[in-house]
Amino acid sequence: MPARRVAVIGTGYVGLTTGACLASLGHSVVCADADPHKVERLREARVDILEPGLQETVRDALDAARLDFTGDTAAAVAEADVVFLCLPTPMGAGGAADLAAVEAVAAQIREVLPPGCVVVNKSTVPVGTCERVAALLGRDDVVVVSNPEFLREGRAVHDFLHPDRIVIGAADRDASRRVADLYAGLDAPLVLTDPASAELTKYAANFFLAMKLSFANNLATVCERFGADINDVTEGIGRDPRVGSAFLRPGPGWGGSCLPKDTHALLTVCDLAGVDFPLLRATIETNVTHQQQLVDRVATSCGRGADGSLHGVRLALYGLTFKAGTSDLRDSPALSVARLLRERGAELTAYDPALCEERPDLSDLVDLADDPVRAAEGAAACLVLTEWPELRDLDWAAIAARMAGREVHDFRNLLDADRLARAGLSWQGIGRAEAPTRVA
Ligand SMILES: NC(=O)C1=CN([C@@H]2O[C@H](COP(=O)(O)OP(=O)(O)OC[C@H]3O[C@@H](n4cnc5c(N)ncnc54)[C@H](O)[C@@H]3O)[C@@H](O)[C@H]2O)C=CC1
Ligand SMILES: O=C(O)[C@H]1O[C@H](OP(=O)(O)OP(=O)(O)OC[C@H]2O[C@@H](n3ccc(=O)[nH]c3=O)[C@H](O)[C@@H]2O)[C@H](O)[C@@H](O)[C@@H]1O
Repeated sequence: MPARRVAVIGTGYVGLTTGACLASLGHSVVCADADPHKVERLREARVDILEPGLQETVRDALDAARLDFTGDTAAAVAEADVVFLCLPTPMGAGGAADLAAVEAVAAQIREVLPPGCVVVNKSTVPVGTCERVAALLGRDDVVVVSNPEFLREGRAVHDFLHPDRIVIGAADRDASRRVADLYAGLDAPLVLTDPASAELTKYAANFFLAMKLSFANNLATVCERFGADINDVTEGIGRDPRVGSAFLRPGPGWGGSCLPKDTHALLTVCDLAGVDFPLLRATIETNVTHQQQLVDRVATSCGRGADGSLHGVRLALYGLTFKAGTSDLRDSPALSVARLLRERGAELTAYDPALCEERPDLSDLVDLADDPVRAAEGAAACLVLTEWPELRDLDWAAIAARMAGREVHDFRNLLDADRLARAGLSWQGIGRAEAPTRVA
């Protein structure tokens, strides 16, 4: 496989991982970003996101002179054989994907792309975006290819280097082969297709994952009603390979920087195209109602009055990031639950192991504590919202001593109920009725 000169535009979770990993595969990579502070830090191998192995991969590639960073996008692409677009596509007006960054960069590089260069879009974008970018570039000698990314945050380097599949959508066989060759060092099945199918594959994948989670969260409620145990039920169904056991853990709703925005974006384009997709709509709505039901449960157990008010009730939240293993708070379900609790008047103190150093400003929502025991001061109940393993081993006796109430609502089924009982606390999980009641 010949080493290629690669430019990567955007050095976030996807771009930085792509750039550093492609360099580790032997390519010569220049990464560009619009944030000069980030570029400066990356040049010194300082990675500000929590991603196992990423800092080391960046440092090794910098030391081997196979990776460089610049704030100048035009300069980055000027000598490239292949240009990757790894730009944000956040939720825009009405739920559609906001393509402003992708379009801005296309306009910025159109004059400077070398002849015969391949532009690869890795951002998650609606069907037709490859064509749109090609039109903006207005270059007959440049092919635009779709190569969606499927990595998970907290496992970005691992997922990039050990992908389940690599999807490449191109109208041109030669361009498709050139992109596939970049990954020749990886042992992964290739799905070679057209751009529209590749673009849709990414949305379909995230929708399917979200659908599984909404199913699991709904099923947890059904389990509670009928005295069944969600863990046993999901194990029972998950062992059928047609179902699969992954992505069936119930929680406080699903979130993160992509599942919410991508399901909304797909729904929006379907609506615009006049395609009804009730399953997709139900998947999104289930996530909202599930969180409201969890908040109702807290209000029933420690609220004041029949209206579900939590005015003056202090609650301790454990975990704020959208899942364990990341410091990312974007669209975190923990924050959505916190907002619903605040709307009911609750006073919230939160502890999250990933936020003790970063200390983001969340002052309009929660008081951030860097000590898990202090977070429990005067709390009527504790809520576990992120599945950080270290929460299991907190000093629950010390936490109990600070609390005003006794209840722990474990919305991740993380903690050991016996251990909490020994600390004098009452554990309530999700999808696991404490006192099973069988229907006749
Ligand atoms: N975060 C994830 O786990 C995954 C994200 N994706 C998709 O990949 C795309 C990128 O996502 P992330 O890496 O999470 O985004 P991010 O927000 O972490 O990073 C985006 C980067 O692009 C830079 N940027 C923005 N506008 C720019 C411009 N005009 N010129 C140069 N740089 C610019 C920003 O400064 C930032 O460093 C999105 O479409 C997302 O849906 C796909 C798979 C996984
Ligand atoms: O397009 C993207 O950005 C990425 O989105 C997700 O990855 P990520 O956002 O890192 O998060 P996940 O690990 O998928 O978790 C999403 C949410 O589901 C929740 N979850 C996950 C699994 C589970 O069993 N139960 C559960 O509640 C998590 O806590 C989290 O809130 C997908 O898993 C990736 O394949 C995809 O590339």
